[in-house]
Amino acid sequence: MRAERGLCDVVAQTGPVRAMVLPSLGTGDRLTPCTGDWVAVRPAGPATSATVVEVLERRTAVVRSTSSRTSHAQVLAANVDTVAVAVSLADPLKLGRIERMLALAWESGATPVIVLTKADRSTDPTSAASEVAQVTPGVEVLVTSATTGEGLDILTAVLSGTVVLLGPSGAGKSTLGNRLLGEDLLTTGAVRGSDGKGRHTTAWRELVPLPHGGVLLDTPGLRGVGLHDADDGLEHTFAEITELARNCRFTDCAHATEPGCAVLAAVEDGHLTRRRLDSYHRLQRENTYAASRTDARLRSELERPLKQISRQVRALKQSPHFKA
Ligand SMILES: Nc1nc2c(ncn2[C@@H]2O[C@H](COP(=O)(O)OP(=O)(O)OP(=O)(O)O)[C@@H](O)[C@H]2O)c(=O)[nH]1
Ligand SMILES: [Zn+2]
Repeated sequence: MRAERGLCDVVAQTGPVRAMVLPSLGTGDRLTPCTGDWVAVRPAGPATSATVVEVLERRTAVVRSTSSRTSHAQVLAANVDTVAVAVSLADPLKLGRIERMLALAWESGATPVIVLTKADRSTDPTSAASEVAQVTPGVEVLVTSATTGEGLDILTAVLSGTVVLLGPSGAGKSTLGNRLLGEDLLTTGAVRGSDGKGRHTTAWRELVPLPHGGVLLDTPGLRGVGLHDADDGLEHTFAEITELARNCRFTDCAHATEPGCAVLAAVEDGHLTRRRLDSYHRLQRENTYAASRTDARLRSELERPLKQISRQVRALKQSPHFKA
């Protein structure tokens, strides 16, 4: 239900359990339990305490790239079914940010849905929704307001299984979550008057059961979401570009200057906006860069053992038993 610095709140068949994570589990992203994980625990002393001995394989995982040196990928949530991307209508729409969040959401393997919040603060929520829908092909876009209750019934109907709310601080995730829960379980905070930014009031990620079934995971506002190994996510996010690219002359067309590029042709004839293609290129570049960084890290981690092996092979070849 919650994982934090080596301690997890786990629900076992016997009830809630506080579980320590074995240091021997290691620190890799797959080895460190996160909220939503299924774990194997071993009882330790009193009935309510245990030790996490294993993190089971994840069905889906919301992963973002971080700039920290120790871990390049951070799992924000595991085994979620629906990723609800919260976008506030109180602020001007940032389409690039929505596309970025959506790539992350698709890449997780879960079903994304766009939840436009604070409709009461927008003069024209309907046209905002259609503007967003144009850059989110295949994704449901819902207009909601926690204040007036608009759209909450549809939202409840759309959300299923384990739901994670993702979005920047102040987007209204916790407020919306509380409406869905029917009580104020999640901490909310007023946005700063000076710049309209949120204050990062949600500190941890915790699963809370929803009254109509399923569980909700409120996440702290994301300051930055870097893409990590998100090829699939980008393909889905830019579905119409993926589709157009099938008709490019070259199969490895980068849609930059190539002759016979169907994507560039679509920009020329107005079927695709330049902004959309630019955004696609920007996110692709970032994704490739993140992937090459991961490659470099893997290479440097493998270097030492590989050198050791080749030293041993050399020694072995020199040994008198080698020919025999
Ligand atoms: N007018 C209006 N304000 C809202 C609505 N939903 C949330 N707010 C306000 O927006 C502010 C931020 O809401 P939160 O729910 O704390 O935002 P959050 O996304 O959870 O923020 P973090 O926990 O920091 O990530 C609060 O002052 C809320 O009262 C809404 O539907 N309409
Ligand atoms: Zn092309």
